[in-house]
Amino acid sequence: MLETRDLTIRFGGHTAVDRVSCAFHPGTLTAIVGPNGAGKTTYFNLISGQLGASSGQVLLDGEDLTRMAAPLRTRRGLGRAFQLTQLFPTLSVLENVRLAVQSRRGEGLRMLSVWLNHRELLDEAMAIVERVRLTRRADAPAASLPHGDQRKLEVAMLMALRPKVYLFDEPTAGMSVDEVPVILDLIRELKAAGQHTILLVEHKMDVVRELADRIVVLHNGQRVADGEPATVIASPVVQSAYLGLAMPEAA
Ligand SMILES: Nc1ncnc2c1ncn2[C@@H]1O[C@H](COP(=O)(O)OP(=O)(O)OP(=O)(O)O)[C@@H](O)[C@H]1O
Repeated sequence: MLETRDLTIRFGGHTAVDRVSCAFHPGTLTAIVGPNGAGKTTYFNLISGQLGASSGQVLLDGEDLTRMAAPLRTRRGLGRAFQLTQLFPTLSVLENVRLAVQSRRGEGLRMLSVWLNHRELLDEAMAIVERVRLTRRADAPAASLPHGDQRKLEVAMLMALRPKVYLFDEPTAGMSVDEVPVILDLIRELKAAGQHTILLVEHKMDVVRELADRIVVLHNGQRVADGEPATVIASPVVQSAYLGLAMPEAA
């Protein structure tokens, strides 16, 4: 179980995440929604360790990760989608995924282990590349991929780490309409597997409605609503103050 307790970060005088306490259970998908600037991405950054909390705690299965650096949190099972800047742009899709598999196995980037286990690592990487439907692009340099395929590669690398917790921050942003279903299918598959805790920041309310078991609404860094999707979406406070104004895609 992932838990945040009174998690808070202040930037100067501004409290971007304000005493957010939430528990997230394996097998569930929680959508984090709220207007622009509500603190959603900052909340993710605090969970994954990209930002250090001003106060409060992040716990995974009871272990306090609050003071742990991001790479260690990744090792503990907190999976944040890679950004393109973390990929090797000139290496192929397959090689990038292979390196993520290798880092999970704790073999680092040592050349000896690269050669010893090369075949096995490549096979696992290829299976993931196939799952994200990038087979035809397996040999293409990461930097050459169109935007939608880059997002798929980010998900592939995340899957290669086999995290307990998946943090998806607008995974379909900037994707064309025909590319969106692939990413959503992948998230659906992860959810159906039943053992992962999935958090999703998403502006598209139709996606949220379909995928989420629960919605947490942030506003001004605070958790202002939390519950089963139909109830949260229908609540007058969310309709008028948050979703209606801030989420033009809301149906
Ligand atoms: N490193 C930083 N330094 C100063 N202020 C920051 C920093 N990161 C975030 N903020 C501020 O914290 C607030 C929350 O930002 P955040 O990006 O988390 O919002 P969000 O809900 O993800 O918004 P969006 O939907 O637009 O992505 C904003 O007011 C933002 O300007």
